[in-house]
Amino acid sequence: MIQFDQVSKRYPGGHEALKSVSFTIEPNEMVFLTGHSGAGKSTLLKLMMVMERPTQGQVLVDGQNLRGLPARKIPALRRDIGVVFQNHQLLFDRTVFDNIALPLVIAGYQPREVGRRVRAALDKVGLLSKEKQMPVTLSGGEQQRVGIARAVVNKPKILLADEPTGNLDPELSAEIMHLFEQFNQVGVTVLIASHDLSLIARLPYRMMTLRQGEIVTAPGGVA
Ligand SMILES: Nc1ncnc2c1ncn2[C@@H]1O[C@H](COP(=O)(O)OP(=O)(O)OP(=O)(O)O)[C@@H](O)[C@H]1O
Repeated sequence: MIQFDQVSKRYPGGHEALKSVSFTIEPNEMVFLTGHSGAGKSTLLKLMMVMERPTQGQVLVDGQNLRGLPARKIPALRRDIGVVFQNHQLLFDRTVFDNIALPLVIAGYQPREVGRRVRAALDKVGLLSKEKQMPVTLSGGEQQRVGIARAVVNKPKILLADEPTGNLDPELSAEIMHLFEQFNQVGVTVLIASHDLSLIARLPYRMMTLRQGEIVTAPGGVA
């Protein structure tokens, strides 16, 4: 589902954020990506979304080689990939409903279909009763659930998360991980970048570790 083939990324200014990184993530796998701050985790996720381009090597997502992917095809690729950020990136002047509806409105869905899908996503994250609230009235864990609902509302094949439990206490973090597991159980391929070793070491999924831009461990997969 996701394949990196000797991918290197050098930023303007010369910093080499990824060095010849190769790995494969199978369809319907759930994988954790760990590594110190600055190890290259966010860069790796950005390459999958074509928010950055590799300096060398190639990235394949769902059978598409992203090298030379024309700009007009990037929105369709991004609809196949849901993304969850640590700081939620919610719009604080819109309701919970409107935040989750945004990707569907952009994609041109009819209002009736938008309502149906937004409520299905809210139901999955356990926030059906909060659709009219403003994000500021929600707890940190609830805001993160809104971010997850927005990421899955387009029914993506792939879910990427960048430090999704960064600001949450251990109990809420475990709940958020459980939500990701539930999406994985219904067929979504999940990749989660996380520092939270105490949480992810307890879970039965492959862990890939980046150190200074290089993959140092990928048990069960390609090192
Ligand atoms: N746009 C950019 N221009 C120049 N250097 C960058 C850019 N983005 C990231 N870097 C550098 O590349 C390296 C890897 O950054 P990246 O954000 O991928 O790390 P990370 O593992 O996600 O770190 P963190 O856990 O702190 O978010 C860092 O040294 C960073 O300063």
